[in-house]
Amino acid sequence: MLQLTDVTKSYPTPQGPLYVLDGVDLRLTRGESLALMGESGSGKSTLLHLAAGLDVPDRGEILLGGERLSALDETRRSALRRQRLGLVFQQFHLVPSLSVADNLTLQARLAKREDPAWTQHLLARLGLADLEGRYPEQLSGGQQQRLAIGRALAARPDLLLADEPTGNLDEAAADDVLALLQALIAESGCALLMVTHSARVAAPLDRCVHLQRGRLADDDA
Ligand SMILES: Nc1ncnc2c1ncn2[C@@H]1O[C@H](COP(=O)(O)OP(=O)(O)OP(=O)(O)O)[C@@H](O)[C@H]1O
Repeated sequence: MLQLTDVTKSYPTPQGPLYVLDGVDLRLTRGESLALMGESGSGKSTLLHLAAGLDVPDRGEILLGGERLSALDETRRSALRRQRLGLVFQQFHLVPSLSVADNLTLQARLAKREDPAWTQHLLARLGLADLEGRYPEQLSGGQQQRLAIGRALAARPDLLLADEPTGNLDEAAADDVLALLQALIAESGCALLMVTHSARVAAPLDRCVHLQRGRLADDDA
């Protein structure tokens, strides 16, 4: 589903290049859920951006659904993103002028993969069915994040990339959102790569890896 081989990424700084990733190998199979942990600044978001094709590595190969990202131009990369990926960030990035229902189906419409039955199912499972005519500012933080997750899953992606998806929520709302996220992932057969600082959040996922000094280490604990 997702394969990174010997991926290296640096950023230019006045003191010379800052190597954030240094020969990272990672493989995520269909339907698998993986937590990506590591200290602040260790490169977790950088890795997620590379996996989404939003940035390019200095060296190494990234395969998404069997396609080599480096072989695609930006137009084809963004088409692949629309078809294959769901993205969820700490900030919800909802469109304020669109209703709950329209925010939810936005990605699916762009990907030309609208599925009204799946949309209704998502709205019900996310507890948003009675709120579909509301606007994002009329929702709680937890409801907004559930909507952002629904939007990411509406086009039935193969892989959901989530960067601290519960970072803005209190513990109770976070637990709620995570349980739903996992249930929906399992229902749809979607793989999950989730960045988190929290071992509690990482625990229910299939596997956990740590980013340390530019390299990945497996966590078998
Ligand atoms: N565009 C950029 N230019 C220069 N340095 C950058 C850039 N983006 C990130 N960095 C640096 O790269 C390192 C890794 O950043 P990244 O955001 O990937 O870490 P992270 O593990 O996601 O951190 P956090 O947990 O705090 O979100 C940091 O030292 C950061 O300052």
